[in-house]
Amino acid sequence: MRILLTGAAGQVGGALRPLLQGRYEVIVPSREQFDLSAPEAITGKLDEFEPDLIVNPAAYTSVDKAENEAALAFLVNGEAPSVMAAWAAGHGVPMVHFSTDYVFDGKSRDLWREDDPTAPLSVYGASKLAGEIAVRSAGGPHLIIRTAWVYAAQGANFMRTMIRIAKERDTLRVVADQFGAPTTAATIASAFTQILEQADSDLSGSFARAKGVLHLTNSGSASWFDFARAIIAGAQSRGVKLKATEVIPIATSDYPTRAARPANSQLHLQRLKEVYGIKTAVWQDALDDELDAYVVQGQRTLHEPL
Ligand SMILES: NC(=O)C1=CN([C@@H]2O[C@H](COP(=O)(O)OP(=O)(O)OC[C@H]3O[C@@H](n4cnc5c(N)ncnc54)[C@H](OP(=O)(O)O)[C@@H]3O)[C@@H](O)[C@H]2O)C=CC1
Ligand SMILES: Cc1cn([C@H]2C[C@H](O)[C@@H](COP(=O)(O)OP(=O)(O)O[C@H]3O[C@@H](C)C(=O)[C@@H](O)[C@H]3O)O2)c(=O)[nH]c1=O
Ligand SMILES: [Mg+2]
Repeated sequence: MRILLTGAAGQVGGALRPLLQGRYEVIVPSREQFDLSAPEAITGKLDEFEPDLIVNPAAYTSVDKAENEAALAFLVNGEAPSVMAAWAAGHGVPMVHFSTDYVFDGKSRDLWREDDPTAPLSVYGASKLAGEIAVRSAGGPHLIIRTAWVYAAQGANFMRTMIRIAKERDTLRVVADQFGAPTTAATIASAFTQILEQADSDLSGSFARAKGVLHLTNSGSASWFDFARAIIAGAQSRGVKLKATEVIPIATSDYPTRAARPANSQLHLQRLKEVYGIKTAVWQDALDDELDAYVVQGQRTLHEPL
């Protein structure tokens, strides 16, 4: 099987790449070779690559910046997936597309299920919803994987932001009234690889059993404040030198941002368990693994010859 993997320089793409490469033929075009902000070139590229499966974690992911760059966010997150999905459907090629908890408004206290009504609060969320709708309505075999609060030892993410700020400043103030599930890119990559292996050669059948949409996060729940506190404690206990050792809980209204975020974006994981038999690690355990990787990576960088 030949897989086209987009966004391989990102968190999820970067975690998927080595796992997929061990098992399949993987095409990983650079951003220049496969630019999602120029969707008109996509069809020709797909004709050239001739993938048997498209896996699309590439996205415009700057939530606040998107409020001022709506056209670009919709191009990358809505239009490009639409063109890919049309090609895929036309060729009977299955497509896996990644999406987000930010398609929900977060106003319910319950965990969000796959078929709950979407109502994004932000441009980013709306652009990701446009991508979901396009992939679904293209009519080919597809799986939309909604995840949330993704981080890794590398990349631009909340874990690394917290450690960086804690090295620079005396105090950290973090919102304690938005809830979700911090999720490592490694967890997503490992679960998705299991799904592919289980499907054997019948990806369409496998994706249909999930009705084309699947929630996939680490287990448990946290506020951003809970997550920040665990990051700081975990980093300190691993010997990372920090100036700020305490996290102060604040309200969303005390931390104004351009984009609004859901108050509760916890995703229900029942379908993942029932259809694929997968139970993900609780977020605290996944954080331990990622902090270990972060520290090892830091040591490697320190000892690298110039
Ligand atoms: N990060 C998060 O917290 C969450 C992410 N998601 C979704 O999961 C998926 C993976 O996210 P994640 O790995 O964290 O994202 P990243 O921001 O880490 O990576 C996104 C990737 O997309 C690439 N990309 C962006 N714009 C273009 C473009 N115009 N043409 C080609 N490639 C482009 C980036 O390239 P480059 O490296 O050159 O910038 C990067 O490789 C996305 O669909 C995202 O919406 C869902 C929930 C939470
Ligand atoms: C840096 C910082 C953020 N915050 C708040 C702002 C926000 O409400 C929350 C998270 O901040 P961030 O901007 O890092 O997170 P954000 O970019 O909103 O993260 C989202 O990214 C996209 C791509 C997704 O799909 C989502 O699932 C989610 O992971 O923490 C603080 O309270 N204090 C701080 O010092
Ligand atoms: Mg962000």
